[in-house]
Amino acid sequence: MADTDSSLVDDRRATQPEGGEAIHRPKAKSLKPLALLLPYVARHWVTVTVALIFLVAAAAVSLAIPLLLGSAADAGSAAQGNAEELLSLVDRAFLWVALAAILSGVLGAVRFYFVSRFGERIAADLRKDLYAHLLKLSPRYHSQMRSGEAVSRLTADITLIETFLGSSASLATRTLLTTIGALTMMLVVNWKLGLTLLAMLPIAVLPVMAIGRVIRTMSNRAQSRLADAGAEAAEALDAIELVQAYNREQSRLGAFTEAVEATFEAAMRRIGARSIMIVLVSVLLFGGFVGVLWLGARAVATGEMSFGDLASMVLYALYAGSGFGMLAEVYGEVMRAAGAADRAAEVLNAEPEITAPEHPVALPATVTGALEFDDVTFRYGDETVSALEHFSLSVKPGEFVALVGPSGAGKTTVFRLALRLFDVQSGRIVLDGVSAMQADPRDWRQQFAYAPQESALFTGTAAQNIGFGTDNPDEALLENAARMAEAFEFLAEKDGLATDLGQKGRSLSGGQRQRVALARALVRDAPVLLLDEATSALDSESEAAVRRAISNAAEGRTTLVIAHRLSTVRRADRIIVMEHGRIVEEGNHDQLVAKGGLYARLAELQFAEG
Ligand SMILES: Nc1ncnc2c1ncn2[C@@H]1O[C@H](COP(=O)(O)OP(=O)(O)OP(=O)(O)O)[C@@H](O)[C@H]1O
Repeated sequence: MADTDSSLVDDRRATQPEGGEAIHRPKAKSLKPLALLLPYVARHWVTVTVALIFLVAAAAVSLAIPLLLGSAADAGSAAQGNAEELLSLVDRAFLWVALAAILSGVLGAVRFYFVSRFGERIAADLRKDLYAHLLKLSPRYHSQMRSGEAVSRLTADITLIETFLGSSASLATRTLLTTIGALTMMLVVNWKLGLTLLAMLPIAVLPVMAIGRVIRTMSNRAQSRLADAGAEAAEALDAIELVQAYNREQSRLGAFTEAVEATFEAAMRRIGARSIMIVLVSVLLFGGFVGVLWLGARAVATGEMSFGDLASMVLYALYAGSGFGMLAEVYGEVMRAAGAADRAAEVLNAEPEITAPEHPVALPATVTGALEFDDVTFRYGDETVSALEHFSLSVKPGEFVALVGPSGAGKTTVFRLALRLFDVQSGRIVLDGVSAMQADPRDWRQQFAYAPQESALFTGTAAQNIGFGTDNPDEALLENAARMAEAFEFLAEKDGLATDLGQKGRSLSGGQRQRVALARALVRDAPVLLLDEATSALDSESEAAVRRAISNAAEGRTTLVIAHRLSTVRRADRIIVMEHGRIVEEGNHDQLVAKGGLYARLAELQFAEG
């Protein structure tokens, strides 16, 4: 019984959006997207079947309770005046009621266990699949997705689906069963009174549903303002150093306060509507209740109905009334879950752009590192201007090549294409005779070690960061890489390889981060090293350390460096000067300076000795 009578008396579910559901995600227009969940549901059919059996059993038992109570109440008239018999009849009848109530509780608990477990299991499976797929999708896909959206799909959307499967779906089925059951039982107990009540039902239900809709709209509005406030806070806190350095605390607080106050206003409007709802529900509930009692009492008075039947009728009316209220609530949650499933499906159905060909060509067992760009032209997405235009470059095994050029010349793009993070529109990239398009991307990328300029480090220890590119990093390997990258000494001053680098490696200096990133690249021991040198100026000691680290790293492998330092371009076997996606000059430092072209101008302005 506890299942069905909670919604109108206690408005727990209805008020849930205030606290429990701090998620604002658009709803779907139909239930179709929920089909995504079918294969997952099918995978756990045993749990589903057990949950369904207990769901139906619990509903049936709870529906029997009013009937049993009614017969308990009528026990008096059945005994026909014999006091002792009367007492034992009453005792027996109430014992049945008590047993049914206990059974209903036990069945309800078992149902709750299986249904919740089912919801949690599917949410976990779905989250894993979604994340695995997100990791496979190309950078192009991710750059088109709004920042934070992928994470919301993993967290907020799956939480909505979890609530749907682990609670709303079962609540909806259960409520539907008990409501239909209660209405049927009312007709069975007394069809006349039952029909009268059924006819009056829309008068009670429709206004409640209408106000419910208003409340949901208001609550969505409040949630979206809250999301604005959250985004504002996240952005400001992420750039806390900048905010404080520019004394912008007050102005950022202002933006947050505005969003919070707007949330408050929206919440107040919703609370107002909700107050009206409470009045309406109370009036309708008690009105209906009194109405049933009144009509029932008249029927009892005229002998059309027993007192016990009246008691059953009143309880069934309560079931039905609360059932309708609950269904209106659950409807919103179901549509929201459908919206979430739609967004999850959008990710799951996106095809990864970079895939292995049907019959990939294997790279040689020992790759020498001969890398060639053969007339490569590449455009990002819908851009009209090519980032690389007829770009041809042949790098010999072991050669050290520096790429230089003004900002936006296409240097980083060369790296991205070499790593096959994007596919070229025309031309080929060839490593040791195998073209990138013919190889399995995993096999291809295994041949490269990459150290990006923004040395992206992960929260964790130095060992975890340096060992990022390998599955089983052993200590000696990591230490060796750290030594070659000139990272060992400063780490030794802290906790060695166990040093905690802080969130995203923020507890290191710029030069130190760069050297840890270089150590990470060296652990891979790949034939080609792609290194994007940091632009930030380092003190001469760090500069020297980084220079030695790069020299060590380049030893014995093909190295391409996007160079920003004179020491690096001087060390290079060849300098490639790029502008507007093309190679405009090439040679060594002295030759290019003597030429007096773009490089000479860049060298004068850009390459400062550290
Ligand atoms: N993800 C992207 N989507 C669209 N255009 C891009 C993208 N990344 C780069 N571009 C464009 O491609 C061109 C080449 O960019 P690239 O990053 O390769 O230049 P770069 O030489 O590395 O510049 P910098 O020295 O400033 O890092 C630029 O015009 C840039 O605006």
